[in-house]
Amino acid sequence: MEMRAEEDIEIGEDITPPLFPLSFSLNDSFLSSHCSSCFSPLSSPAFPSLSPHAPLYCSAACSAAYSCIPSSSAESLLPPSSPHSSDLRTALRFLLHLPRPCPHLHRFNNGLLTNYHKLSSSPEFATQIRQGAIAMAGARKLRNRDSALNKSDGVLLEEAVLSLVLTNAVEVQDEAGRSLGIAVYDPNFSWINHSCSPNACYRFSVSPPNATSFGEDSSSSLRIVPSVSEEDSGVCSCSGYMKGTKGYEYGPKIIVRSIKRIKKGEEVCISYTDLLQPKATRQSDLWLKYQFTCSCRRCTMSPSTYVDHALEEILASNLSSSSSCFDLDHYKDEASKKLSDYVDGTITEFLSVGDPESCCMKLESVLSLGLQIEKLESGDGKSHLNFKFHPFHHIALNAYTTLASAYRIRSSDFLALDPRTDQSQFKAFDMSRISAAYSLLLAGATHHLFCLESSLIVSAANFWKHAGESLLALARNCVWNSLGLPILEQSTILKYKCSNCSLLDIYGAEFLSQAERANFENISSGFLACVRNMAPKIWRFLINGCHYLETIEDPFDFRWLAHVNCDAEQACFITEGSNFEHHAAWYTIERRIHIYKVGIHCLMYGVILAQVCYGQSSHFTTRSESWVTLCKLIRETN
Ligand SMILES: C[S@@+](CC[C@H](N)C(=O)[O-])C[C@H]1O[C@@H](n2cnc3c(N)ncnc32)[C@H](O)[C@@H]1O
Repeated sequence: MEMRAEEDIEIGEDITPPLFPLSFSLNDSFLSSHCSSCFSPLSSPAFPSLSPHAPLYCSAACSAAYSCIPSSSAESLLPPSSPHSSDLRTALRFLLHLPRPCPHLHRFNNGLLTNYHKLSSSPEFATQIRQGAIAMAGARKLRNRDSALNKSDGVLLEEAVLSLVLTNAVEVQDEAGRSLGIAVYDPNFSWINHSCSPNACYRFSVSPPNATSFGEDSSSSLRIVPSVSEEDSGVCSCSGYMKGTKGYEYGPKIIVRSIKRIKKGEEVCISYTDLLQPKATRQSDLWLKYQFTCSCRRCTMSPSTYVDHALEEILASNLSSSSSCFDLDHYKDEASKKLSDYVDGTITEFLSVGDPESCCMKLESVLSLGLQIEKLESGDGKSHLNFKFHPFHHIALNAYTTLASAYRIRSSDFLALDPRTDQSQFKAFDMSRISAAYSLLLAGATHHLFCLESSLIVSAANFWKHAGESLLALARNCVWNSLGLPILEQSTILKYKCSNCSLLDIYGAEFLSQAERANFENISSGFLACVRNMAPKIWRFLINGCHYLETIEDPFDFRWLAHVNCDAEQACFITEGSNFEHHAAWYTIERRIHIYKVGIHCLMYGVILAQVCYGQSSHFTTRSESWVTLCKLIRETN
């Protein structure tokens, strides 16, 4: 099955109304902090149920609506600490809607695909499904006070429903991107296939029953219709489905939205994986999770697209004239694995041990110097090849995200240690400066890729907003005031309006009109021309003393990459730490204003992209403090 557009759809339009789930469950780690019914964060006092380990609710309405589900689904009788427990809970709750279930092993009677045969052909999935099904069946028998479970009893129903959950469940994420739990929706969502260059995305809306939350548009209607795919032709007709199961009227709602123009009849696709990964990583991710090989346009392009090439590009140096392409590819694969393992290991260590200084040193060292691979020459000779990440490599992008956050933590640590001394304040400023530079590099690099692969809009929105917020925080830093520079009020800054692009004018009207949203390519090119013009006025200041960033000539205009020479880049990385130079001349009122201006541009642009992906009043806009303040000021100054 697949879903197709019922009419022409413009970019940035909701194409489904908010859809309630058929079944859902919080992950174990959020059971004590989020409402089990609607997934919103709990504020005290929460509404507990009677048993101490039972779910908590945010309101009497959620408690009343939902609290009988956990006991009637038998989930409290699952063996303690069952692996994949949110999958098992979701599967058990799903069964409540099917009083006399008769699973067709391929598809349930409500039309949802189980994928049972495909999943069971993988030994890992087969074991996971079998063990989970036995645990579910045991819990159901205990609830029915049935005799003890005989393992040879049929657990086919449980196996099928668990496979259905693994095939159709989506991760419900909060605004920080944390995965709160999972939910399964009806065919209007679940029949939407995956593409690595999708034309739609989705968002969640969490609120107690009968309340409308941010980002919901009650007027939106269902603008997609099911279509029988080649694979399913002859097996079923869609009209028989859809009437099937009715789900809950509460729980996290999902809304699908267009991120490209979609023509009537065109298939609507979303992404099941991280699109900022290269083809091989996406393919193995999809195979591991769903057992299918994607054959979308982006995956079947030969040679692979520029974006996919850049996301996995490794730069090599010390090449002897005798090195053949075959040789190089072989060593590149080895180097790529080693480099990626090193960065992944460092990020994992940082997340568990939390030493931001060591993390910055290790990541910057590997980004700057790369690593050497021993190369066997004919005869007995050996030589060394040096490999490092291209600045757009997907692991390098992960490293920038971690570096931006590690430097931000280092900045707060300096202030927490000794908030009053100038030395701490300057050190904290330096850390914020580098953090802002990494955020800007991440936004610029993602934008460069987004210009060629427009489905990367969701990542671009996120990174521009972060870059804007870190630059605005830097421009507000008290170090500028302590140097005797005039204090800048935000309202004064807005007077330095941009003469080159219309971002501020657009936001005088607060939100983009439909026509502006449809034409946002023009806004994008105006924005880019503008920040390209301003970047040289702040970039050298932001990166001063950070050896890796000093190799990045410009974070908005990457034409310089065409001449990158791997040997020259690694000129002088000092592993003892960065050596910041403090020239009073660096800290000028003009520089501060430029940082403000670039910050405002980035934040505004991030919000424009977010409006396309999430709608006008998404968490992106309503929950960004800088954004809310900025909107208020713009309204007042206009
Ligand atoms: C949530 S369902 C999507 C709807 C599904 N096509 C159906 O007929 O019900 C997910 C499953 O659809 C199939 N699927 C989705 N996108 C695909 C793609 N791009 N290529 C191949 N199979 C895909 C896979 O079997 C996957 O496990």
